[in-house]
Order: sequence, then structure tokens, then C-alpha cells
Amino acid sequence: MSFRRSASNPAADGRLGRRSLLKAAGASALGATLLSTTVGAGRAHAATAADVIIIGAGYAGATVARELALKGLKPLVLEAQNRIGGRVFTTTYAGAQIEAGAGWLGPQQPLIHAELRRYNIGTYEDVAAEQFILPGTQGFQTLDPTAALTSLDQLWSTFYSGSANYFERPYDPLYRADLLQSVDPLSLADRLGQLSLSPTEKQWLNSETSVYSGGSSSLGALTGMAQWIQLAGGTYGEYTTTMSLRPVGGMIAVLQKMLTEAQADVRLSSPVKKVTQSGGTVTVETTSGATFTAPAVVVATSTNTWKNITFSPGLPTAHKRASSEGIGIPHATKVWVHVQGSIPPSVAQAGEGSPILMMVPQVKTAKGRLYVAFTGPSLDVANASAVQTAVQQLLPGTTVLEYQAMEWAKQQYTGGWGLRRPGQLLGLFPAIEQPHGRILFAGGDIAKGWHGAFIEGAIESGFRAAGQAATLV
Ligand SMILES: Cc1cc2nc3c(=O)[nH]c(=O)nc-3n(C[C@H](O)[C@H](O)[C@H](O)COP(=O)(O)OP(=O)(O)OC[C@H]3O[C@@H](n4cnc5c(N)ncnc54)[C@H](O)[C@@H]3O)c2cc1C
Repeated sequence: MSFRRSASNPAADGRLGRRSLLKAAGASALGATLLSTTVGAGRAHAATAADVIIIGAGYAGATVARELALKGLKPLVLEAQNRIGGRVFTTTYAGAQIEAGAGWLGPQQPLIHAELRRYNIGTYEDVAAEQFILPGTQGFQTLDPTAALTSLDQLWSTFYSGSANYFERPYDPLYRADLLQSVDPLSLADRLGQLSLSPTEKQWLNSETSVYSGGSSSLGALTGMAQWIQLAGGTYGEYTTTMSLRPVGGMIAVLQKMLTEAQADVRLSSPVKKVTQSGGTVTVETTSGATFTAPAVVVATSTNTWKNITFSPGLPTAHKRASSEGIGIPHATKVWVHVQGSIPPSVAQAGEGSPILMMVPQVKTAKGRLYVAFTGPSLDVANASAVQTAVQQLLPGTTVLEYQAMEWAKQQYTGGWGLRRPGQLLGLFPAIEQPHGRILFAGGDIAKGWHGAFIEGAIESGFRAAGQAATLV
């Protein structure tokens, strides 16, 4: 899909009016390519009177835009794709509204709840599971939710023991940097290896540690997930509620309202390739050759994508390291599966290395039920019979009617959700939050609190970066 540039049509050069925001948010069907369209072959330079240029129209960028606008400043948002939202992608499938990316909110995430109140957007509870299907000594076993969660709670409390001390203040993760010295180098797999677990118990835990790590539990940091647990209240039961709420209108709804309130000039299909600081200004160049200048720039893209932009002068050490090592995980495939069968709504988990690691029940349809599946790297989601077999292993007696997969880690402009690697908390913070001259950095990946896999963190980082940017204008 491509558009021709037309001087008389603002949408044609990627500019977005308020009414177009809604359309842009849901423009692409799930499964369609998310690569940006080549809008406006951009030979021209584009003069702009923006106070701050924001690169990226995800939750972090939208928060920056809204906060700067509230301070009376004029933001310009350059977004690579032909839609807003980034790793939030509300769309429809099998007649239902679905989330191809971020799907749930937790009750203990104050910033997103303040935004929901601000824009008068309600939430509703997600579908409750009526049973759990978990690895057993001989194949899978079915448990009622209370029994499963009680056992899981005990196992995770052993796994995370000590985290209440080393994250005494979970919103200030370096507060006990002294205690973190021995813990931050550990991967989730290292921690599993320290415990005396039966093979079954190990599988109960490593299905989740491998999902969050993007394949192998050796990729994710123990301190990454332990901080989430402490932010949630300290127990696994409380942590599970981070997957309990959905906003009316979808995960995109608040973001749309933020950009609308900001009256932000949002240019879609405008991938930034170069950011140059000189004197008191910063010049931003898109892949089409369009240039924009402003006294400050906020880079609000996923950490993994920073390396695709040429910064002059080059990025500081911590930022270079974050982008080259990656905070975004290497495998983040979320599949919506339409399942037929008489099985009650079930949460199903399988051990690390399995084709599907976790399935979560979603809405009932006329023909069956939708499920969200998080896969492991061993499953080829292009192979329908492999998907069918993998689903039937977890949900026996069911048939897959259809499915749609989004391989987020392969998306050029976002990548997957984030989970810090071992050593990154002490190795990158607090330097990663600091300005690089007139360039500021925002994004869920580098949040202090709900980092990586939560829009709460993207909003937090957006508030911080907006405050930093305002001092430079
Ligand atoms: C499958 C999946 C499930 C998730 N589930 C949840 C969940 O249930 N709950 C939850 O709270 N969070 C969840 N998350 C995490 C959440 O989506 C992210 O933490 C959050 O959306 C990150 O927002 P952001 O603004 O930091 O980055 P992004 O959303 O990645 O936004 C960055 C934007 O920058 C743009 N961009 C990149 N490069 C350029 C460039 N060169 N020029 C211009 N623009 C550029 C991108 O296109 C993108 O729009 C999930 C994520 C994924 C992938």
C-alpha cells in the first residue's frame, strides 16, 4: 500500500488531523504487514515551528506530546508506521475486538488509571478461567483455579524470595543497589537452577519465565521479573491481576485521547533515520529526506530500534549498549486462536521448549472461543497443522477453526516487549534516563517502575522525558 503526496491533502504527506486519529489507530487488519507506507517521497525539507520533535507515536510519545502541550509547547510527532500505537494495536478478529499487542492492565498501575479517569474511559474484567491445565508427572493435569493458583503462589514465593529486600522500594529500583550486586547478574534460568524443584515444578515456573524472556529463560534477568512482582504487591496472586482488566474501546483508546488533547501534529509513515545536534538545535531527517528542526527531540521508540537511527554526535555508552544488547526480547509471538470444543475456559501452560507456552481464554464466539496463545520459538506459526497439533496438546478435544499470529520481534519499528537482560539494571541505570545534550529518551523499555512489558512504564517515562524536554525549550 502506498500513497502519492499531494500538497492539497494533509493526510497524503502523513499529517494527521484529529478525526483521522481514530481511523489510523485501527487502519491495518491484524496480520497485515505493519511496515510503514512510503508516504510523501519527501524530497522537500519541511519547515516546522515545533518546540519539541517526538520520534514515535506509542504510549511514551503520546504522553510526551500531551504533557508538553499542557505546558503550552508545540509538539511534532514523527511516526514510522502508518498507524499510531506501536506495540499497542487494537483491531478486530473473528467478529471481536482484539489486541494484537498489549492486552491487559492491572489494578495496581496508577498512571494508566489516572489517564482512564481523565478521559472517562471505563474498564471491564477479562474472562475468568474455570480450570488450569498444567504439566503433570504423566502428561498434563487439570486443576481448579484455586488449587492451581495456591500451588503456583507457593512456588513463585520461593523463586522470588529476597526480592522484597532488594526491591525495598520497587519504584526506585536502585534504592538497594548494594543488595542487587549479587542478584542482578542472575538470569531467570540461573534462579531456577538454584532451587530444588521437581521436574514438574520446574515446568510450572519455566513456562512463564521463558514466555517473558522470549524463548530461553537464560535471556531474562531475575531482577526484571522480581521487580514486577514487588510492584504488583509482592505475591504471584497479585501479579496475575496485571492481566485482569481491559479498557473500553481497547488499549488504543487512552493513547488516541492523549494525542487529541495535545492537538499534536502527527506525521505517519515518517521513519526517522538521522538526528543531528548542532548549537542550540536538533535536526531530524526522515528516510524520505524531509528534515525538521527544534530545540529538543524526544526519542520515544523501543530501545532495540535506537541503533537504526544515526545520531550525531553518537549515543552515550549506556544507550549504545542498551540498543546493541537489546531490552526488547528476541521472540514475542502472540497468536489469536479461534477454538471449537466443549472445554471450559482454561488457562493452559507448558514447559520451556514447548511449541505453545501459555494459552489464556478470551471471549466466547458463536462457534467456540477465542484464546490468546504465547508461543515458543520452536513453533512455526506459518504451519497451520503444527499450530493445530500444539493447541490440541494443551486443549485436548478442541479444533482450531482459524488463527492469526503477530510475530512482534520481527516488526522492524517496534520489536517485542521488553525484559532486561542479566546485569542491565545496574549496568544501564540511571544513565539510560539521562539526556544526551538536547535529545531525551522515553519508552516502556527504560521505565523505572513497570518497565518492558507494560504501558504503565511507557507513560511513566513519557512524564519524565517531557519534564526534561521542557527545560531545554
Ligand atoms: C505482544 C505484546 C503483548 C504485550 N502485552 C502487554 C500487556 O498486556 N499490558 C501492558 O501494559 N503492556 C503490554 N505490552 C507492552 C507494551 O505494549 C509496551 O510496553 C508499550 O506499548 C511500549 O510503548 P512505547 O511507547 O515505549 O513503545 P512503542 O509502542 O514501541 O512505540 C514506539 C513507536 O515508535 C515508532 N518508531 C520506531 N522507530 C521509529 C523511527 N525510526 N522513526 C519514527 N518512528 C519510529 C514505532 O513505530 C512505534 O509506533 C505488550 C507488548 C507486546 C509486543
